[in-house]
Amino acid sequence: MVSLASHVRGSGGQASVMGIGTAVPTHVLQQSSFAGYYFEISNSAHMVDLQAKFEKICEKSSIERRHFHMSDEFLRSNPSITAHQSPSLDLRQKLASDTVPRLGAEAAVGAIADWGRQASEITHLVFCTTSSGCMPGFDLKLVNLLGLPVSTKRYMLYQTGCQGGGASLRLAKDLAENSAGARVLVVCSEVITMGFRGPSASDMGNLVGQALFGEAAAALIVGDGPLAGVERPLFEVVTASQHIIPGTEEVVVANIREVGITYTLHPDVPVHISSNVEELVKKALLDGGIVVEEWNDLFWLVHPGGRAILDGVETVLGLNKDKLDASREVMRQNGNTMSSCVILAMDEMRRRSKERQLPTAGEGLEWGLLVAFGPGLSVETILLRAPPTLHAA
Ligand SMILES: CCCCCCCCCCCCCCCCCC(=O)SCCNC(=O)CCNC(=O)[C@H](O)C(C)(C)COP(=O)(O)OP(=O)(O)OC[C@H]1O[C@@H](n2cnc3c(N)ncnc32)[C@H](O)[C@@H]1OP(=O)(O)O
Repeated sequence: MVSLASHVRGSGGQASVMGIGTAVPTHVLQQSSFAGYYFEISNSAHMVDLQAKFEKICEKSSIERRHFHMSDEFLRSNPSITAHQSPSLDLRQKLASDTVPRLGAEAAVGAIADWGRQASEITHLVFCTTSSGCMPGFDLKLVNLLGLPVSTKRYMLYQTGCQGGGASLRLAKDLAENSAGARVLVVCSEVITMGFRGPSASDMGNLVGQALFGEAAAALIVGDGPLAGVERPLFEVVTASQHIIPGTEEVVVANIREVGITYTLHPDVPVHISSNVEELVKKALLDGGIVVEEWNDLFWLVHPGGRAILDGVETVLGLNKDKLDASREVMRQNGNTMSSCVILAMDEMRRRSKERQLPTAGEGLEWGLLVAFGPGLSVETILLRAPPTLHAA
């Protein structure tokens, strides 16, 4: 059972998600054959033992397919991208500058259509990516691609990693609730061009990343006070908080180097997350004035950082096997797409709830939590309320 403390507003008067859009590149790679493909395209087929180990990691990932921009032809003709460490930043940056805003624009068009109003009515833009670091930023490119007003108030979030979806929603909530009539477009767009590289036996973190990361963009429209008959709140954003897990600064580290983005993923990442998640979600509920008897009374949108992370969260919270279905399905179909991943999960949950004619976009439940994490380790915890949906009436 879920109950409310007396100070909780419950519905209305706070930012809500009013539209969601997603986009993936057309080039699809199946995880079952990815190990062979990856070692062959990086001229590493002679590393037989390492390939066998990579095959095992791919198998254990629970990923079925991932989407990529870079074609076989491109990779074969650009050995600086497929080498383990070769100066290649210019080329990687050029690719990202083209693909990140275009993919983001595709997702944004979907979110605007889902919202049902005009692009010209957007007042604020939050653009989030870990896949670049240019000026002017992709926020400006997106304004041009979508024909948004030149007065759009823009915010660029670079290098937030996988918690970026949560961080963007937190910022959008603040903007929407503190600027009358604001309609905030959030775009999280990620490609792997900065981090794709060949294998090395001395860099297992890289190998794990090559098995997990994928490309996708996701977009949201966030606003306060939905226009009756025009806008539908899918998820109200009740509270949004960020925390650092002490002592974990070194476990996920990514740096922009001449060879692109290099990164370290410590094997203990899943343990750090599962041993801290309960305390963090308890705090989020306390802040929101929500009292929950059972974690299964909530809907859950957990960043699909890796299978072991989802398993750990599920176990420590005692969640039923179907509770993380939306996150697991997104991971199966896309891998870990960094900042966009948890928004893909939100869209997947909404899609499933609609298909099953459930009374809310949150699997028929009213209250839920979005949890996203990334370097820091930083954890974004967002309390959501899913109001009754029209199709259920
Ligand atoms: C085409 C692709 C291109 C990709 C390009 C990517 C570009 C990205 C560029 C930007 C990067 C920015 C990064 C920032 C992102 C931060 C946010 C995140 O979500 S951060 C991401 C958060 N996600 C995570 O941190 C991943 C969480 N981990 C998992 O989900 C699972 O561990 C698993 C699926 C990877 C393997 O399943 P599991 O059941 O554990 O399987 P087993 O127990 O059987 O182990 C198999 C073997 O793997 C070993 N090994 C495992 N992990 C590591 C490691 N980290 N280290 C070293 N080794 C590791 C293990 O020791 C064993 O070896 P051995 O004993 O045989 O010798």
